[in-house]
Order: sequence, then structure tokens, then C-alpha cells
Amino acid sequence: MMLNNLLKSSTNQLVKCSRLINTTTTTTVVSRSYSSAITSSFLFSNSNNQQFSIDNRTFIHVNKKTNDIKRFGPFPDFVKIVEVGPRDGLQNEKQIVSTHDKIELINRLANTGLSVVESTSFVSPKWVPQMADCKEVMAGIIAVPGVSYPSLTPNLQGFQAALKAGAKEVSVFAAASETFSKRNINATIDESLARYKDVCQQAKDNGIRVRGYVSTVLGCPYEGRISLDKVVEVSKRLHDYGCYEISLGDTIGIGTPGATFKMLSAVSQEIPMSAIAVHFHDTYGQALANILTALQFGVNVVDSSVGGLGGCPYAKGASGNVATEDVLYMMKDLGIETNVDLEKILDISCWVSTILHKTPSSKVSLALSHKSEKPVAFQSAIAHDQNHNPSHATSSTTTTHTLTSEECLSPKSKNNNNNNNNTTSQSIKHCI
Ligand SMILES: CC(C)(COP(=O)([O-])OP(=O)([O-])OC[C@H]1O[C@@H](n2cnc3c(N)ncnc32)[C@H](O)[C@@H]1OP(=O)([O-])[O-])[C@@H](O)C(=O)NCCC(=O)NCCSC(=O)C[C@@](C)(O)CC(=O)[O-]
Repeated sequence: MMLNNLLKSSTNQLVKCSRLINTTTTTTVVSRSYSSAITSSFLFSNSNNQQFSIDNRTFIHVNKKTNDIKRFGPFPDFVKIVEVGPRDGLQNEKQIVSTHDKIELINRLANTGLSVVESTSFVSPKWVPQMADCKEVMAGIIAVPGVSYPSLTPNLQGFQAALKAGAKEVSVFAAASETFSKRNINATIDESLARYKDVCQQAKDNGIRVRGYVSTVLGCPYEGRISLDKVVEVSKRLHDYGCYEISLGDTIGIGTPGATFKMLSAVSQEIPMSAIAVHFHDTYGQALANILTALQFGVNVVDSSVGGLGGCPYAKGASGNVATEDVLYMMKDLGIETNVDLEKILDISCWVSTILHKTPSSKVSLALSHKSEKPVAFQSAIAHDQNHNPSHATSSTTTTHTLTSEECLSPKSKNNNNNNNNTTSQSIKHCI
């Protein structure tokens, strides 16, 4: 595309763009900072090419010889991160995590700038034993103003229980695959939608917000490819029932950017972009690429899980959700504001990995832990624990050896004790 043609376009971005072309004559080096503020623009040029970004929404490259232009973006200014670690992240853990640690995880996440921390599920404990303490978890949350703590409700029974537990927001979860729907919630798609219609009605009557999930939008562990028509139909019905947001789930992490683009093209015909969220698992390592595609498509709500925890008990082979820290790292570089503190998320990722005796699947966590000389995450976990449980202070201060975060993250440092009753300090003791 020629520059002149592009500049004839009437978008604001290109008006700004032409101003920059006129004023940029010398080399200016790109400056990418990791501050949380959005910089208004940054420029880069060299003797052959001129590259510039007019703001943090669109990157543009102009080849001065040919006038060819390459665009990257636009990206949203702000993306809402929906943290699903305490629910989607933990639901697949075989070893029961203590209620104390679940509450600790939620409360820590709610103090990172996140506005949504999905906290638990009011589902049958026979189906998902890890979520059996949903009422206790809800009761233990220290609510941070401005933070929403939705929980999953598969039917009216779950909704009523969530309401009683003080929920202000719930999520219903349908699927685009019949087989997955039967395996996950023991209902056909139509049966589940009928239940969700009732849940949405009761939620409306009680002033409760409802978020809707559609699982298997890019593939099913039992049926393989899923018709986009079905994805659109289920999404639209949930939206029509009153779900304020529809989270499109690549439950088994099989999707690619091409498939993501096609799926969003179809769904956005029927649902406003502002009501679409994406939910990627990272089984095939495509999650970040898929998110990048979704952002360019106009999506500005992304689900993720601290440490990349996660998986669905009824989607065999599916790996964890995309890691919150990996998403934040990418967004910061694109100048996208999230309001979420990456450092705090990294600390929590490290802490929860210790609790679960796991190495985080987050590439960013791993990369930064290898660089770190001091186990910052673990020290802050200790400080937090001492503040909240003074009785733990003595044991924490009688430290004879401090492991690095690398050592803490290494499988060798696993604590093999059954820690059903563990507390934060017990979980980190083997690291100090
Ligand atoms: C939906 C049911 C309950 C149907 O299960 P069912 O067996 O058909 O239920 P039922 O209505 O026949 O009742 C059987 C028993 O369950 C109880 N029951 C009934 N409802 C509830 C409830 N709400 N809470 C607690 N207990 C409940 C009910 O009281 C009864 O108890 P009993 O008399 O035998 O003692 C079950 O299939 C279930 O709980 N499924 C949940 C599965 C689940 O949580 N899967 C993971 C979440 S979905 C997901 O991961 C995808 C997502 C959202 O992350 C996005 C993505 O990645 O794609």
C-alpha cells in the first residue's frame, strides 16, 4: 500500500501519523520502558527506513525507498485481565489445596491491580472435589473495593449457594461441543442453556452480574473440530440471556492464530466486540499468538492464570491456561495498560508454585527466576506470613540456608509431605 493512499484515510491515527512523518527527520531510538504508564509515542528511524508508532495503538513501518507501509495493530489502549487461577488453575490439581492457601492466593491476586479474580466453583464436589470448599473460600475473601470475585455456577442449585455465600457475580459455562457438554456438566447443550436461562433470570432479579463461558470453541477433546455456527449460536444465546461478557474458551489449547481469527470473525457478527473475552490454554504453545491475534481483532478482555496453572478435569490432555505474567509481559511491550503489577504477579506465581510443588509453566517466571540472585518472591511471602501469623516469625527467622528462586523452582526442592493442612509458612519453610 502506498503512503499517499494510506494518508488519505480519515482515521485519527493516520492524521497523527502524517504529523510524525513531517517532523521526524533524524534517527530516534525506540525507548521501551516497563513503567506502567502509557507513553504517548515512540519513534525509530535509520538511513534506509523510517519506522514509527504514532501512539501505543498501532505500529507502522514506512520504507522510505518504496513508500511501502507495514502496520502492526491497532491494539487496545486497555485490556482487562480476568484472573482465573484460583478456579480454573486449581480445579485440576489432584492434591487438595488447603482452603487457607486458596484464600491467600485470591487475596494476594486481588492486591495486584486485577479487577477480576475468579475464585471458586459452586459445582458438585463429587465432580470437582477441589472446589468442595467453595463456601469457606468465599467467606475468607477480604474484598478489595473495585475487585469482582466471580464463581462458576452450573445450575440453579449452584447459583443459590453462591448467592447465599455473598456472590455479586457468577459465571455460567456452556460448550459448543455436545460430547464435552455431557462430560463436563452432564447435560446436552440445549439442557445447559435452559438451566443458564433460569440462572440469568434469577441473577437479574437479585442484581447479580453473569459472565458466560463457551468451551471448545476451537476444538473438542472428543469431537475434534467444532462448527463455528454452533460456537456463534451458543455465544449469542448466552448473550441474549443477559451475560454481560462471553468468554470464548479454547479448552484444550489446540487453536492457532488463523483459527482464532476465523472464530472471532464469526462470533463478532452476532455479539458486540466489547462483550467478547478470550480464554486460551497453552497446550500447543499458541496461546500468546492467539491473544495477539485477538487483540488486533479488537478484543480487550483476556483470561489468564497466574503461573500458567490450569486445565479442565473433563478435557484430557489439556494443559494450563496461558500464564498471567506472560500475557502482562507481552502487553507491557505493546504499551497496553492493564493496571496489573507484573512484579507482584511474579511473586505470587513463585509462591503458588511452591505451594503446589510445581515449576511454573510461565516462560517469563522461569526466565526471571534464573536471572534473580535473591529469592525475592519467597522473601516477600515470608514477610507477608510473619505479618499475618506472628507465631510463624520465629521459625522463619531461624534460617540457616536460603535457596535461590531457581532452587525453589527446581523439582529437587519439592516437599514431599502431604500438605493438606499447610499454611503459607509451612509451604515456604523448605525454601528458607
Ligand atoms: C452440573 C453437575 C452438578 C451435574 O451433575 P449431576 O450428577 O447430573 O447432578 P444432579 O442434578 O443429578 O445432582 C446429583 C448430585 O449433585 C448435587 N448437585 C447438583 N448441583 C450441584 C451444585 N451446583 N453444587 C453442589 N452439588 C450439586 C445434587 O445435590 C446431588 O447430590 P446428591 O443427592 O447425590 O448428594 C455436575 O456435572 C458438575 O458439578 N459439573 C461441574 C464440572 C466442572 O466444574 N468442570 C470444570 C469447569 S468448566 C471448564 O473448566 C471450562 C472453562 C469454564 O474453564 C472454560 C474453558 O476452558 O473452556
